[in-house]
Amino acid sequence: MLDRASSSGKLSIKQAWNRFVLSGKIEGVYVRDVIADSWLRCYNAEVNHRDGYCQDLLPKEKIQQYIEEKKQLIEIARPIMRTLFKCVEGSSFVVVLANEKGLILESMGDPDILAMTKTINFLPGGNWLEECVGTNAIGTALVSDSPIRVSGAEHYCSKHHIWACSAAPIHDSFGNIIGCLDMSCLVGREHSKDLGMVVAAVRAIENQLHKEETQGQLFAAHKHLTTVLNTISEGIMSIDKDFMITHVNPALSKIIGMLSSHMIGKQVSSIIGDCYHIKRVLETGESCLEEEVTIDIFNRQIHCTLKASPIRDKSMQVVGAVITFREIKQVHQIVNKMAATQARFRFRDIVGKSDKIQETIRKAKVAAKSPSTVLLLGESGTGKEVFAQTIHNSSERRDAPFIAVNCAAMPRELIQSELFGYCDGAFTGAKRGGRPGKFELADGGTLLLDEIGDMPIDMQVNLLRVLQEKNVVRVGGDKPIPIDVRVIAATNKNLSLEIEKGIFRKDLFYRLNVVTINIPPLKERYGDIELFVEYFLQKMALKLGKEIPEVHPQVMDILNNYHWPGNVRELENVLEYAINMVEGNSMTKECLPHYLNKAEIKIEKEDELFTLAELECNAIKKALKKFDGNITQVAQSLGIARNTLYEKMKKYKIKK
Ligand SMILES: Nc1ncnc2c1ncn2[C@@H]1O[C@H](COP(=O)(O)OP(=O)(O)OP(=O)(O)O)[C@@H](O)[C@H]1O
Repeated sequence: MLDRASSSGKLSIKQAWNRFVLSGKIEGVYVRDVIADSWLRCYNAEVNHRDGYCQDLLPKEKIQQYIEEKKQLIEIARPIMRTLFKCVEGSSFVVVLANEKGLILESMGDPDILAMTKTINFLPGGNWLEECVGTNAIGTALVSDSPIRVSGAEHYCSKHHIWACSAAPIHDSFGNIIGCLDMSCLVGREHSKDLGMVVAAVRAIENQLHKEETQGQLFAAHKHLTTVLNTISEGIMSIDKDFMITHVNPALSKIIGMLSSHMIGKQVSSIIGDCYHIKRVLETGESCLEEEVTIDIFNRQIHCTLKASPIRDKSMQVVGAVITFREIKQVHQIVNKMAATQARFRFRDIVGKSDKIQETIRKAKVAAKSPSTVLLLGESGTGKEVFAQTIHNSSERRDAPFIAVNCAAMPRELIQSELFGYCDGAFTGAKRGGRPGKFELADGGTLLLDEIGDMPIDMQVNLLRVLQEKNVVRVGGDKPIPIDVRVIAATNKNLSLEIEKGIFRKDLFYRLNVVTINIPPLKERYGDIELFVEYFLQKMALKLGKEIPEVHPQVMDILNNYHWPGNVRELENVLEYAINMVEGNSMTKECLPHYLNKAEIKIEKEDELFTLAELECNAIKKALKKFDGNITQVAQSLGIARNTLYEKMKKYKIKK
């Protein structure tokens, strides 16, 4: 159907156009404001109204780049343009898609009209901005940002007066113009619904774009969330309102030991048993903040903390829950990190080159590779804890906790709860919810029971039970909690003697005494004192911000001849004292604590008379030191047989 109103206004518009291009003035009521504004823009831009037409047609290879930029828009628009064209097919119409810069990217139409579009470059590559081709549906729709019909003499350039065009801009979800859709025909063939059809097609394009964008965002959000869920170390499960499992992350599969595909779709109770906390969340909609639970799965107990939060729909109805599980082992690793119980030492950190310490290191290396219990024997300050840490750090348990407990330092009445933990309400003053003991905290790792010889005899039987049965029962509880802990016990006591005295249980001794490592006292480590002096002075100078001092030979003599009852710890303290006393850059014997200087007097007084026995004893000691405990060399240098040397060493109680 023809639009009679517009066709009857054509003459007037033509007259108005004629006058405008001559005078630049709008005359005549038939010129719509939007057209008048456009004419003025074109007039001011000196667009050629008589011969002007689209001249800058982009070559094919250049258009491709713009087509690529608008790939998504074109893909969405193409089927909609086709539908639009189907409605007018055979009526000499062309449907055109342009970008926001007026550049035509795609066109489809009846062959006769397509041939005509070629004469004015109304085809892909043509630029239909107002400043190039004057007032036209595409260019003017883009400037006015609204749908528009431009017909006949409303076009600024006379070459386009035979055309009737309808166009509408296309927007993204932020309201930015991203393109323009146009439907054109020759004047007289247009339809009153043309513009409405174009606008409807543009809405369809915009909706589809928005849908794809939302889908893209949803997909990205889903991917993001899945990545987070898959990498998180906590076990996470979601359930629907009927307690059916809908999602399980890999960490939970690992904790439970079951593939997620075996859990999804099942009732949560069939996997982890009845759980009061989960039921409560679905029933009341209240979150469960943190509860310790034990899950029984295939005769295996998994001890973990559980948190659960409701999932609500738009109307705030509870439609499911998200439940997170964290194994107590993991909780404790964090607790341990916070408590800074970290094993620092490694074999490379152990100072000492003497045969004795090297032999100890060799044994410790073997122990590190085995899972057995280790008993470390040695005087106070010899480095038992150092070796315990080193063994842990070189074992397969190095990434799990290292917990050290000093059995002598713990109040007798607390030992049980410290080691094995306690349940809620186990005794007055007990923490709400109970507390895990050191065995649980060390689960997966190593527990050093230092000063084991000082453990009260009545506690020893409980310890033995835990070591044998590999589970602990918290004080006030009755459920055994499985533990996987490697125990290293240490003592400076002679346990055989303690057994004889009835202070230490023989059975516990045998249980602990699987791999025994003796750590030699410092006075027997020939040649190590120099190394320790160098090591500690370097460490302390750094700590105190001082220069490393030169050590006077007299100082070394004193240190080498002292008997070091406090072993490495005592030497460390002596050196710390001495470095503080240093004035200038030399550590003289005056810097040493007074009691060491007194010991030195005994060595130095040459005019003092010694008994023959004392002289003999001193000579053996000196030779042992000189030859690093090598009996053959010592015997040779003293001119006695090896057997005689042994006898004399026994007599004077000299150790190698
Ligand atoms: N071989 C070593 N290399 C470096 N430092 C050491 C070595 N042996 C001991 N130490 C240091 O000596 C001090 C005492 O060591 P440690 O606490 O391990 O001794 P211990 O035998 O466990 O003592 P105690 O019996 O009193 O518990 C620590 O400061 C430690 O760092």
